[in-house]
Amino acid sequence: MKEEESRFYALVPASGVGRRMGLAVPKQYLRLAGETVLSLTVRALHDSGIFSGILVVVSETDAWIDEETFPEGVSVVRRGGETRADTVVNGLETLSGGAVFPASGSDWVMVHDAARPFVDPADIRKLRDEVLSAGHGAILAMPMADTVKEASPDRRILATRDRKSLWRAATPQAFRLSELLSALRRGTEGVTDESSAMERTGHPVSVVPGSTLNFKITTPDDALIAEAIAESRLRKHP
Ligand SMILES: Nc1ccn([C@@H]2O[C@H](COP(=O)(O)OP(=O)(O)OP(=O)(O)O)[C@@H](O)[C@H]2O)c(=O)n1
Ligand SMILES: C[C@](O)(CO)[C@H](O)COP(=O)(O)O
Repeated sequence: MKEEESRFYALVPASGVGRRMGLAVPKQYLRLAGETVLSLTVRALHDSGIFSGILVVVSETDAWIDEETFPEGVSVVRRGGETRADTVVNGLETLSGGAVFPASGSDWVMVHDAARPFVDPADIRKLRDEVLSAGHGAILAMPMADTVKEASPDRRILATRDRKSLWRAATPQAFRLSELLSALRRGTEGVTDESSAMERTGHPVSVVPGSTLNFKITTPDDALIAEAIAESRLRKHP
């Protein structure tokens, strides 16, 4: 872990149940080539070398977290919320309370989904460089690679959208701790990522293009792809 003038903390919301995945365990505990999704995710964050601390937020009733082992500098709190945004608010409150890490409101926090285990540590450093040079928040995102259609509820195509200005929002999403907490405290209704709370309050936010391997494991098909990636990495670096 690194101590610098501008400190960065990672916050990992890991309190979801994985309804769309439909497994007996939440998807953050799915094993890929022998390792849990959560463990791979935390290692990728740790390998970026930029964080003064990594906070994982699990639900109060989590029955799996005690089996996990993490590198130094990683803490876990049982403060999950009803929604992802509620979990993030709880994690930000824990960070600003200062009891787990010596974080201050002007420090940067990168919120990263537990379910995105293949984030590239180099992309995390690129995101860090972007916020430091821009002086405002930014998120990793993927430029839209497909032709995009807008359709009515009965699936009739209404328009073909110009994909040049469209991005798929990913995580990490990096903001100053106090600014993000106040933006989310204004309400979390319909807020599916941190950026939308910041956009709503008028903060500028940039997109930083990142690897498409940083997809979120959401459905059983995603899990098949994730397993293939993890196995192929294990073969390259046993
Ligand atoms: N109340 C919640 C809901 C989600 N998450 C976390 O937010 C990330 C992205 O959310 P999503 O993919 O929606 O995860 P789940 O809520 O688990 O999935 P589903 O919506 O299919 O139930 C995941 O790391 C998940 O654990 C969380 O910390 N707290
Ligand atoms: C934060 C996020 O991963 C950005 O793509 C996403 O919004 C998480 O939740 P979702 O419900 O799967 O959209």
